[in-house]
Amino acid sequence: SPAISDRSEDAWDAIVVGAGAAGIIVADRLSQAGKRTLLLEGGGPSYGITGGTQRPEWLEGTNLSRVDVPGLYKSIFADQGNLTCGTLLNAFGGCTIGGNTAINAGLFFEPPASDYDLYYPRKWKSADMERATAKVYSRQSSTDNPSSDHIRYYQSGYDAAREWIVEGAGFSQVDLNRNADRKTKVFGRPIWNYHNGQRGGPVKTYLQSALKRSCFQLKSGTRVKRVLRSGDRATGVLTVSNNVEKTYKLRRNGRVILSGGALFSPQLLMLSGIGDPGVLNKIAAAGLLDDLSPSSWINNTAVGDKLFDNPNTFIELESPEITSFVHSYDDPVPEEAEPYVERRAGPYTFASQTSAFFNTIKHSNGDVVGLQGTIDTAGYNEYTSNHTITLNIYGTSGLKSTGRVQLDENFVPGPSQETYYSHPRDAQDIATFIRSIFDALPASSLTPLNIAQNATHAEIVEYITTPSAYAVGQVNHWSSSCRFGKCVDENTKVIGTRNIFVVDGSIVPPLSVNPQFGIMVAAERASELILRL
Ligand SMILES: Cc1cc2nc3c(=O)[nH]c(=O)nc-3n(C[C@H](O)[C@H](O)[C@H](O)COP(=O)(O)OP(=O)(O)OC[C@H]3O[C@@H](n4cnc5c(N)ncnc54)[C@H](O)[C@@H]3O)c2cc1C
Repeated sequence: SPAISDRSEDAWDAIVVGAGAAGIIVADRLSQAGKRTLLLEGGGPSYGITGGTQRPEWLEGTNLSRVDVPGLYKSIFADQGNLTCGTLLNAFGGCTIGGNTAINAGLFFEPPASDYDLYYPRKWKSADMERATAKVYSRQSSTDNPSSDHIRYYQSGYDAAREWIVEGAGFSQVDLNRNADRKTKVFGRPIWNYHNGQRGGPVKTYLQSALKRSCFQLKSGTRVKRVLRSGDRATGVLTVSNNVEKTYKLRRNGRVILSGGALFSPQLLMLSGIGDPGVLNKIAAAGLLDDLSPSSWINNTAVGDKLFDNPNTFIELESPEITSFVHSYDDPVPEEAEPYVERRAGPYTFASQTSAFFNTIKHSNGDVVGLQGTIDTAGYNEYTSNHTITLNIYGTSGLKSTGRVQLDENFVPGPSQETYYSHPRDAQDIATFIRSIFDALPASSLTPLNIAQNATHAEIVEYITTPSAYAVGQVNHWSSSCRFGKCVDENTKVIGTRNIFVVDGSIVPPLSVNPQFGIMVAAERASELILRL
């Protein structure tokens, strides 16, 4: 008989769906433990190392793709190439090897211990997470000074922000990861997961170790349509690749791990007959659950519920002392392109953030709400003089507004409207934060352009909750749509199933920091727990 060279004919101990921040790590750890592991990714090549070749002319002759160069981060918003999810998602996101880690800014902030102790269940408290955090640090390098010449470029916005936030508002200047537990009145340099002046992330680290193992296989360009199951047990997955459907089977004690991200994993559960019965009825009416009788649906309204994203506001600031900077995709000045190509030096080694700061608001009932500001080297939209910069203000942990993963008429997932500001306290808290830092503006040379410096608290609430180019946009820090206790159990197993797991942003509660670091730690922890089962 002919030799079977394609091991997809075999059965797998673990089928991991989605090669993003979490999926790559879980697949690496399970294959390291000797499990026959198949990692399925709907998207295609991204970084040069994955076969990605999309690049501007000035990178011709290198092995870099646009994904590798931190300074080309923002170009993704103007031209997505084939890196993003397009019509598969009602939001902006990376559908490519690396998922959103291949298109994000690479900001890499460790969550404070209090996030684990306040918002996670048993087995996930800060003491349980120390090992997982140490594992992430040992695999994934990070830096606050990425240029090989150790010069930080275009720092006039940093200097102005420091005058304002540290000298004016009294925040402490700290190394934000060495002091990860401090999230009240701290200011510091951005920290990225870059390595040697290039984009880092799990594709450059965990995926490379997995690829060396014979028990591991990555199949890109392969979308999972649904999990196949017999009752509460998954038996495999149905995929589509180049319009051809194919089944991948699990071994007897095998597991499916969904790591498609906080919008796609709930969608996939629903398309597999697991979720809110009202939604399952609609999917069935469209003929998409034909092989599952309603008696084998697993009704769970927590699938896709309590979706979170950071509500954000862009505040445009101007100062005669600032020189703005915008990276160019096609045509960087030779004095900035050459040092990058030759020795990974210059401003193309960073994605344009110059500082970040954090604060908290403590409510009388004990709730603690996290707030974050991140400052960029350029203005935005109507405010792009050579002297403007953008402050991006987020509400983070402890916010009360959440939405749902909503499927449209084509069953494409996206956020429901209540995701932002559906609870009035959130806007009050964020406005309080903005008002308090605005009080310190006179200490700096900065003038806000889109919100008046003397705006009242009520005016700020109105501004941040009224959709505009500067407010109520999607930050795409999706999380929390398959929460512990209701959607998955403490071992990340979907409640009501025997062997279907969710490990990605879906299980991570709203964090005090940008989500990638916390999602990677969650993947390390989930791998430990799954391997113990
Ligand atoms: C523009 C942008 C900038 C960001 N900047 C930062 C930042 O600087 N710092 C930070 O911490 N976070 C940032 N984030 C967020 C961060 O990247 C994400 O939170 C994180 O990558 C999510 O990880 P995940 O494992 O949940 O899924 P993802 O990284 O989203 O990966 C999911 C993968 O699964 C695949 N997939 C989904 N469904 C299927 C299916 N059915 N079949 C096959 N494959 C499937 C997708 O194609 C995708 O590749 C940013 C996000 C965006 C969009």
